[in-house]
Amino acid sequence: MRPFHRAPTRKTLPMQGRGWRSRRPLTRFDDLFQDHPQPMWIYDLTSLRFLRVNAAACRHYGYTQAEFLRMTMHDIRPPAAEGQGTLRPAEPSAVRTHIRRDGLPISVRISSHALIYEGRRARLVFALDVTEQMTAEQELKRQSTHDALTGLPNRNLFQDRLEQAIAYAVRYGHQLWVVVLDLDNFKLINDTLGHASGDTLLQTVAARLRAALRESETVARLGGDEFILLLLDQPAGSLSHRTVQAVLEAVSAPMRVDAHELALTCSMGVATYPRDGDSGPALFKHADIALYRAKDGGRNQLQFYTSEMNARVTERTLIEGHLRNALVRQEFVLYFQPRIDCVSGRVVGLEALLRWRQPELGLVPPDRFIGVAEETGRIVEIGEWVLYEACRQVKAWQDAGLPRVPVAVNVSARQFRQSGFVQEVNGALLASGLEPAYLELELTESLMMQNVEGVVAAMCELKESGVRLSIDDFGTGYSSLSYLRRFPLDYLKIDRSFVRDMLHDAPGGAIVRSMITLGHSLGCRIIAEGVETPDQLGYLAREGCDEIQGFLCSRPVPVEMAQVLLTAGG
Ligand SMILES: Nc1nc2c(ncn2[C@@H]2O[C@@H]3COP(=O)(O)O[C@H]4[C@@H](O)[C@H](n5cnc6c(=O)[nH]c(N)nc65)O[C@@H]4COP(=O)(O)O[C@H]3[C@H]2O)c(=O)[nH]1
Repeated sequence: MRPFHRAPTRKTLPMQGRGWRSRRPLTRFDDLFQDHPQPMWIYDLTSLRFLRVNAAACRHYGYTQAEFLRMTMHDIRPPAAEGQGTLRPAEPSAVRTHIRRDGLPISVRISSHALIYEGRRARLVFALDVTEQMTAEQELKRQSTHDALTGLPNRNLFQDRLEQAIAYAVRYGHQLWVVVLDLDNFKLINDTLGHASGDTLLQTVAARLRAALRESETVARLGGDEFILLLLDQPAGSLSHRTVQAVLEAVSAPMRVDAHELALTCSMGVATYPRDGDSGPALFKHADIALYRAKDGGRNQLQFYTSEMNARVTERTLIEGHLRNALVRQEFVLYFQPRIDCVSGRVVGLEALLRWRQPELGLVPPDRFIGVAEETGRIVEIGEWVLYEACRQVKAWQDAGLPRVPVAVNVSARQFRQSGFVQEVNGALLASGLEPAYLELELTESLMMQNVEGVVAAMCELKESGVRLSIDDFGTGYSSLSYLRRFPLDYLKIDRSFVRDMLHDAPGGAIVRSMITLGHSLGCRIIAEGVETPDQLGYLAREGCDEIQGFLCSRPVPVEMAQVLLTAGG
């Protein structure tokens, strides 16, 4: 083997530093070079030709010594990595991409030293293959910025991109749009079809959303069924109908998951830069508020943020704060509204309706706080109080010799799904001494349509203990007939929106008539809610409705008044 340098001098062979100062035979260096486990080579700085290559380099790159010596550095470096065709010596410890003989790119950490080799200006190169390490680092980086299930950017990366987009928009006076998107009823699908199907569905939606947007725009997954979009440069300076349509179609186009054909809908909240905020967090927050409003307004819709929405959120936060101590401070009271038999005109039942006397807010109607209590889960303890208090009050009236009529209590979905709800009901009956037949539980149609099997089982258990059951707001929850037959119901309450409209046109009247017929065929007594006029009462009585409830007879009243009504009309 040729020695490295026929007449080595300190000046011309820089690498002969420490080890070679003793001028030991150069063959020792040859051996070291040749047998070194790390790929090494020397190349000519002018022609870039390989002048020497060690065995490790041959093994690693897949060329023979002879082949290598016919090649230049250009042959192992991809053109893209060489910039404008110039091949600069690597900086100390630079990571470069090299191509092996089999075409595989590898990442190598290069260190190189200038030297004179056989009279030519050359470089001695050490190459350490760091492909695995780089792949692992890239994967780690990807994981910290991307969502594992869908491969979309995650919240962190979205925030980065949003900040960049805002900086750009500030500079060029552009607008941009942040859209938070939530799939409607995803939880229901996930619970019904299983998590694997839920995952497939999320992946499909993610891919479709990505395809619906331009390359420069971002769609990220925030978690669960929530996605966020960053839309740029819309034509005419407003969010284009085409973009919205494309997003909607991405979600709503039918998809097959396992054997099921699904059609989804989504709710979206939009915040616009600069109108709704000039920072990432502000746009995020306001798009979220708008989304909340879209869901609150019945889902399957898009809402733009407005400053009034903020007022609602402030009110909600206020309610939530006060609600925390309401039970302990004994701020709740029950009002009662009588139900009247259409034939006898007598009071045949009472509905317990919750009222909240909040020292700062005054008398807060349930519509303002039940929703918040549902969301925060506080409805469970509030509902329990209502149940105990209603049973206690009715039993007290019975003990005082007043007419014995049942009391109806509203049950929220969250309360009903709480494990131990049946025991809670039995506990309230036991504690008050009220016979089960005098307690009615009002369940909403939407509650009953979720997890039908579980609901039917719990209802049967309640029925066995003697409690009566009714379906509230009937007609508003799209329940199918086949389901209705399975619920052990005693009463069906026609929602007041139907009663309001029934005398306005023929279809309105026909709907109520068919509800009465349907309810009777299921073996239920029919109660019409929201009866306000004698004409409405007349129509309902003629159509065979059993009981009415509404302002015509009485508004919901406090305990003392309810006692008077009961005494007079029972
Ligand atoms: N326009 C009109 N309205 C009439 C008429 N007659 C009765 N109403 C109102 O209709 C609502 C009937 O109760 P709901 O449908 O169960 O609707 C209830 C129920 O869903 C919920 N709620 C009330 N108390 C409770 C409770 O203790 N627990 C739960 N979970 N929800 C409750 O809040 C809702 C609203 O309760 P309220 O404000 O007391 O409103 C009551 C009542 O005041 C009428 O002729 N015309």
